[in-house]
Amino acid sequence: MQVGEGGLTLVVIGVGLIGGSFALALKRAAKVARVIGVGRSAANLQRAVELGVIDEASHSAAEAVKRADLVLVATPVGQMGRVFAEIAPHLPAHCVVTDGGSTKSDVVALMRQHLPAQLAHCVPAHPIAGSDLSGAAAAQYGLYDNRRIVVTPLPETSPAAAELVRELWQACGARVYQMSAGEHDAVFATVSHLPHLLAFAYVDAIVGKADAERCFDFAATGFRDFTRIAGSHPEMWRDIALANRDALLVELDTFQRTLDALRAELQAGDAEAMMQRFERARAARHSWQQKFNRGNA
Ligand SMILES: NC(=O)c1ccc[n+]([C@@H]2O[C@H](COP(=O)([O-])OP(=O)(O)OC[C@H]3O[C@@H](n4cnc5c(N)ncnc54)[C@H](O)[C@@H]3O)[C@@H](O)[C@H]2O)c1
Ligand SMILES: O=C(O)C(=O)CC1(C(=O)O)C=CC(O)C=C1
Repeated sequence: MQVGEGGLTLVVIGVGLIGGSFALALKRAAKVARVIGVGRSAANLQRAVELGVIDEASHSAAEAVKRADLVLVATPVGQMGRVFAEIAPHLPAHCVVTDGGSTKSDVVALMRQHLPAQLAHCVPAHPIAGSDLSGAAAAQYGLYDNRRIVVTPLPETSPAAAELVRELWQACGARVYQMSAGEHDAVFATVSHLPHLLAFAYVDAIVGKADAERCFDFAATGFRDFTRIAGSHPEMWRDIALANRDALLVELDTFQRTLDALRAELQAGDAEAMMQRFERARAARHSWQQKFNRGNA
């Protein structure tokens, strides 16, 4: 790939936790010569410059990408269509376009719709790392250390574009895995999107109770651990849920059946069935934690 004189210019559209942490990690690894940040909040971009997350702020994605070797779109997924449409006419011929969105079938479809001439340079991706924090101030150097990245390249994606994105994520300390967009969306509906929906719904159900304030007053560590992710960005999660609606509806139905079965066991006082269920869940959780610690600690 032909890179601009003096090193790679990265344009990050959406300078928040994900885009900002990518920029910081690549700066640390000396993989980028210049980072231009594009956003919709002037205060957030200003903060990003002050923190050294980006070297330059721009309010025009169209203008900024004219100088890009690589563009990372890290806005909520509901914004990606309009971003791709805006940058499409202005991308240099060699420029690689990737994203950090939590859903992939929708992003692939949007790339096909808005970037048909650049598909060889499109590399859809999803870093499996994050938190309930958002904005440029939440960006951190080590967010991707030893974490997984899932890439879902298109049949048209060139090996050189895929390799550049793989190499840059590896330079961030991450391990890169490949899946189809459909496989990706099914897996993350189960282990990421459903738990977020449940956490939001559970806290919202308490809000609707007459004694909500008293309940919140006495909530402690169990509540904190179960509901941390209900503190996540509402727009981001609305967009993810809508983008992955079909897979999420399947997950909700599966979960509903388990909840119904547990409710019936509770009502019947079926201690044995409940014990078996809790033991099965605890064993699965322990084994996952051990694997996660080995692979990601
Ligand atoms: N937070 C996580 O844990 C996590 C993990 C993996 C992937 N993701 C994905 O990464 C993306 C970004 O998430 P984040 O956590 O960094 O969010 P964030 O809120 O920290 O950052 C997103 C930024 O995009 C900006 N933005 C929104 N619309 C824009 C537009 N049209 N043009 C330019 N900028 C715009 C916002 O102002 C914000 O600064 C999302 O697609 C999300 O699904 C998030
Ligand atoms: O740690 C968190 O708060 C997260 O929600 C991170 C998390 C996840 O579900 O694990 C959230 C969304 C992603 O796309 C990837 C990672």
